[in-house]
Amino acid sequence: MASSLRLDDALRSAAQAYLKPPGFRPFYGTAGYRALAPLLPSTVFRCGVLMAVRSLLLDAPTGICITASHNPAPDNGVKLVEPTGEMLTRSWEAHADSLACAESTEAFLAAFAALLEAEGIVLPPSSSSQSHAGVYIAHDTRPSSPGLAEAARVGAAALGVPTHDLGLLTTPQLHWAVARTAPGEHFNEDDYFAELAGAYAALVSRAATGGGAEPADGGAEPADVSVTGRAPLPSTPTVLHVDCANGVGAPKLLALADRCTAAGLHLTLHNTGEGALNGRCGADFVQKARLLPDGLEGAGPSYPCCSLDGDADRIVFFVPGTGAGLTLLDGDRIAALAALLCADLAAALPRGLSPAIGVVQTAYANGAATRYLTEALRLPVTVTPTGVKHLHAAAHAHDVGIYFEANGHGTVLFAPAYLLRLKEFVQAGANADDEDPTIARAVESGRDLLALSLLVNQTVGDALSILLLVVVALRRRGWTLEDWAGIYRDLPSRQSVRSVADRSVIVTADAERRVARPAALQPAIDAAVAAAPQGRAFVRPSGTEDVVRIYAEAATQEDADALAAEVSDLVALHAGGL
Ligand SMILES: CC(=O)N[C@H]1[C@@H](OP(=O)(O)O)O[C@H](CO)[C@@H](O)[C@@H]1O
Ligand SMILES: [Mg+2]
Repeated sequence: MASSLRLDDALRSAAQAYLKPPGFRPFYGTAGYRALAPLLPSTVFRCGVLMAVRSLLLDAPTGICITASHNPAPDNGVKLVEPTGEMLTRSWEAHADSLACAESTEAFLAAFAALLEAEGIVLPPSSSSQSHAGVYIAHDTRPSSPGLAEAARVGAAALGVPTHDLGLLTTPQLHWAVARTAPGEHFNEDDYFAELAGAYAALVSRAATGGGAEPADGGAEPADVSVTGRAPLPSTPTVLHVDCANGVGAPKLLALADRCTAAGLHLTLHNTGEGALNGRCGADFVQKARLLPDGLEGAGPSYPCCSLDGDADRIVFFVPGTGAGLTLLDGDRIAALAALLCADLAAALPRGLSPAIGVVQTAYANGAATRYLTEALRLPVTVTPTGVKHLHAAAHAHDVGIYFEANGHGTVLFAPAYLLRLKEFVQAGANADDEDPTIARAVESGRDLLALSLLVNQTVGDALSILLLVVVALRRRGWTLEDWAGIYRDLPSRQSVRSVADRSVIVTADAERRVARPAALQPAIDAAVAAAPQGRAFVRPSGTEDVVRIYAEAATQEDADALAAEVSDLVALHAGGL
């Protein structure tokens, strides 16, 4: 009793230093909280409290990453991580909102008590000396991030839960750290780099000795990792210009690429922090505007390029071309390439070990991509609402679940039970020391798939992992980016946004493909779509920005543009356009 009173006092006095701005109503959106940074200290402090409670309940460390990802530099945000390294479980999003939105300190304490009651939690824990509770905290490069990380620390510390400040990390590194750091150990960033680099080296070296096509550059050579200004290198898939969005991906990719020296990875990094974070650069800009990012004007028309976003959990590839536009290789195409790679690697496995592969997309996936996956590759495709929390959950249904949003956010998930079977098979093969070339090839395939499960961050989409996956896949097939672009032709599409007075008036259904409310909007969209050859369009309120998003595709770019413009006007008409 006495200690729970002390805890209440500690929480009250800590909360007094983090008062919520009056009228600010944060809500847990597509990927946590985002807003202008000065609004956020109370929200982040309360997230610190929430994740400390979650950690005490599960008796395992949780994580908090301070980032607003692809948003402009003045914004910030917070992403919350389960002990498994996955995103905060959906059922706790409402708890997060009830803490974050409490108007006063007393209201916050009442919301906190209600959370404990609802989850049947008694604080403080009975055996705290044995506790594995803790909160790992990391942040991106925004100037506001260290201050917000401190708010998270104070929140967790108010409950007596130890915090571990991991400093500057990409979002996926923090997820990886939470999942992979054993109780009582400290996260060592080198372990992360070593795991990715080791898996990459294994996959490209085996490619050179038989598992697939010869690497396009002829095999291992010294790496050339440089920043803006290096002379261009020959155009092979292992030579990439990387737009780092002026974010945290730049130093981290530099460190990773340095470890890929022996495996012949040549990266030329641009937008490494000299300009504005996500300012006319980065994965979101390139994917939505379809324009060359600032800083890459010097890249030749046929150079392979890619762009990370501000917290390096997304990546898209592109070839600049000669005109204003570029050839974009987006998340849909990464999913297709990942599926081809998995099928290539699994081809030599015995039938019983062949993985059931499935792909998860959102409504933003290009219709041509979905057709390629279902018709050419004959893979099952599931569609979920926007936000990787939805895709990630659906991908768990497969032995190998490949999920990507069109914007390049995604990963390849291996089911733990399938990995176990693979490991047993590889182990048995190694022990048997079999000379039979069919069995030797099968064992090598098993090893490759195991290496792929290490190369690809299993907790969340990771631009660094996916960069290496794409290079591995292209090298094994001996493909250029143009070869990859040729597997199907995208239907012309257009994305736009519209401001309305209150975007929450739009309620969607059927994985966001239809509008349920306002009632008159969907019939109007249907009529516009029916008039456009091969037309498809949908609208939804953004979960990260105060806008309604509009997507349209059609047989020609003009038709897609016209359909998007018409649907945008319908949104304004029926949903209170400004
Ligand atoms: C169309 C689009 O790209 N939407 C993005 C964007 O969400 P919105 O809810 O659409 O704002 O940010 C999310 C978080 O990064 C990402 O998961 C999602 O795909
Ligand atoms: Mg991001």
